[in-house]
Amino acid sequence: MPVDEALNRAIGAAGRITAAESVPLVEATGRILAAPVSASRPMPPFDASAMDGYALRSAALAGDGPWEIPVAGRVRAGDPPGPLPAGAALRILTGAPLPLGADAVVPQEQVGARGAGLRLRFRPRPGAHVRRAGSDLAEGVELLPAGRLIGPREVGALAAAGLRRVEVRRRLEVALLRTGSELTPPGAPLDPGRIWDSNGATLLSLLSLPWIRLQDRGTVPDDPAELRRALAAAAEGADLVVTTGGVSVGDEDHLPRAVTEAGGRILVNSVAMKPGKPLTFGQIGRASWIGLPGNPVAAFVGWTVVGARIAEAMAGLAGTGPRKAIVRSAAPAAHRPGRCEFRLARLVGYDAHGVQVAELLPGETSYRVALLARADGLALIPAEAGAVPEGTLLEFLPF
Ligand SMILES: Nc1nc2c(c(=O)[nH]1)N[C@H]1C(S)=C(S)[C@@H](COP(=O)(O)OP(=O)(O)OC[C@H]3O[C@@H](n4cnc5c(N)ncnc54)[C@H](O)[C@@H]3O)O[C@H]1N2
Ligand code: MOO
Repeated sequence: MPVDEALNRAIGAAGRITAAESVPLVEATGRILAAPVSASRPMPPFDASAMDGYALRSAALAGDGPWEIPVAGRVRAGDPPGPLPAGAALRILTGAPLPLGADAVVPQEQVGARGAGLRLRFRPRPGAHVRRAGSDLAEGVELLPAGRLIGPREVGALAAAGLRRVEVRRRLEVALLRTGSELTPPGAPLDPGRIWDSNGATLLSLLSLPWIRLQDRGTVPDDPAELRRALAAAAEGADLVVTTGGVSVGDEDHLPRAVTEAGGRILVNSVAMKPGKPLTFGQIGRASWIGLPGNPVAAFVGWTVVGARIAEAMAGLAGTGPRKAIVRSAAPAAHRPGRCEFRLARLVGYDAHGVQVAELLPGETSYRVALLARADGLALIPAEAGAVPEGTLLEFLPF
């Protein structure tokens, strides 16, 4: 199944989180906004000076300048707005409310001092150096939509709109388990024929996100009964179960069967991508299941390209996709039409137009965790493409 079709089918079948909870503003960082937020007041809330200078009424300047104007007082940021005395200017500081009756601010660099007054040579345009109330956002207008990932900029805008707490979606409950009788915890003595479980660490790291609550369900050997039990238990308390290994065609690849025997169903059982072809998607009870291939690069690419999109849709995250860039390939690359290929790539420089140039790393690398750690991103060779000539523009997913 093509990647997009697999994604659509999986996202269509997966559940959606609708429950929300209220959290203090800054703690909402990395969470997902549950409902749109609108400005309850104009932003900024009042007309204010954008400069240190003098507030005056431009229409009160008769004839041609220069004019000499008395300065009748001073307004600072934090002062309440007061009236502008007739025929006078007020000393004003940046952020101070524009006096009632004033319509312009003249920066102090543009006036000459004249005793207790000022000397002005040019007529300021009405509105000069004034930040109008609501000029950033009018009252009642949507500030942020539901589904927005809250980062420092969103937190700042919400604070400026006066919010102390934010309604965010509840976290997506994700249970992670790794399958394979060869797996040993990193650092433990390694018996012959066994390997350290790198997928566990990679995925625990990838899934350490504020909008996810991660349940580490450890490793399970390639035993059908144990896998069935482990899957059913994981699905009990999770929205999404993520597994690695056991989804290909070998004698000890028991997972799809274990899923159906645990009462689940399979919706996608092979995706036209390389690496990651055995990626499997299904449903166990009310939980969705993503079966990532065991090969570490395939598991990483499968999560990055497909798994993360499904999790984001379930969690209610809107408007994020992989951040795509365009790179130029540094050398020709072989490719047969059929599956799209995500090639590990290293950025090596820029061409004459400022486009980044990428060196595609060797293709048969599904087991090469060390190479993965030294790559800068994934270059995409489209499914329908044949061999890729040097200099081809390719989509690039930076890590
Ligand atoms: N005859 C065929 N054999 C294979 C095919 C195929 O189409 N026909 N597909 C290959 C591809 S592509 C992949 S990817 C793998 C995926 O197989 P599984 O998902 O069933 O994964 P396993 O067989 O369990 O493991 C594959 C490989 O990865 C190592 N592994 C597994 N888990 C971990 C872990 N947690 N940390 C580090 N490394 C792990 C495992 O030891 C194997 O070497 O199948 C191909 N075979
Ligand atoms: O699809 Mo398997 O995806 O790498 O080597």
